[in-house]
Amino acid sequence: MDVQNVSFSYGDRLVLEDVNLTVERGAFVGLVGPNGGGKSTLIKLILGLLKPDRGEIRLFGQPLERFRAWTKIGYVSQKANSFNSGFPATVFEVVAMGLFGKMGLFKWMGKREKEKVYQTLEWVGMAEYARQPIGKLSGGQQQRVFIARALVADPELLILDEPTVGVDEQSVAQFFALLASMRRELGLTLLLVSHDIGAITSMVDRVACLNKRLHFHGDSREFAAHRDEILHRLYGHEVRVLEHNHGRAQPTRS
Ligand SMILES: Nc1ncnc2c1ncn2[C@@H]1O[C@H](COP(=O)(O)OP(=O)(O)OP(=O)(O)O)[C@@H](O)[C@H]1O
Repeated sequence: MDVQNVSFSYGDRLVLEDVNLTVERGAFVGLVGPNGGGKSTLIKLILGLLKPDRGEIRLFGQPLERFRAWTKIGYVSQKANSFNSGFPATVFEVVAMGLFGKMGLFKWMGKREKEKVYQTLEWVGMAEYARQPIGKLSGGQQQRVFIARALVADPELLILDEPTVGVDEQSVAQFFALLASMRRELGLTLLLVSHDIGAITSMVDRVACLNKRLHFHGDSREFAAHRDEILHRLYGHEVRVLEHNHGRAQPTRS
């Protein structure tokens, strides 16, 4: 995936300015930045939901306008784990929705597709919940189901927008373990948007810091070595990174 010299405004409000970001196949890239820094906007541009004012985006080598292989991309949105308890779909149905792109909306599901749904649920440790209503699960469990939905069509690139917001700490730790095994066993390319800078540096191999412009993009070890200076540039004030006992960290104003 390649973002080249991309700028974007909502009306006359410039949100992204001359952004360049390359994600190599098999990489795990963490995209961090302050609220309103343009992370979700960049993801929407990559998914073709918005059109850049300037610059070009290429997916799997193809310009976005000509790209059609959307099943190669899995996406878990920010609000994925906030279904209310009355939402009328089972875990199985939610994951099956992830196959519609491949099957066409009106085809009946065959045995193969059903097996694929169960296999993917097993993969994320949620098979035993298949018949339960999605709204009855905890935030962490719902998040696993939405990852299964994104994975069921065998994507090559998985984009996760703030996937740990509203999820309890234990589930966050399990979630990062799941990401690591997905990457190892499925060979996925991962782009993870997160505020959790401590987790980012320990999990990903590249870090991209966005606040309208891309203030840093490089190796996570290089990021860790210059973290305070980069975060100062990114947030425009002193940032204290709180280390939790499980090694994750959050930026706060000091
Ligand atoms: N549809 C929209 N119309 C107008 N302005 C928007 C729209 N969506 C976002 N913005 C503004 O664009 C800026 C960037 O928003 P964006 O959601 O991309 O940032 P973000 O880095 O993802 O923030 P957060 O971490 O809070 O999700 C913000 O100032 C936001 O208020």
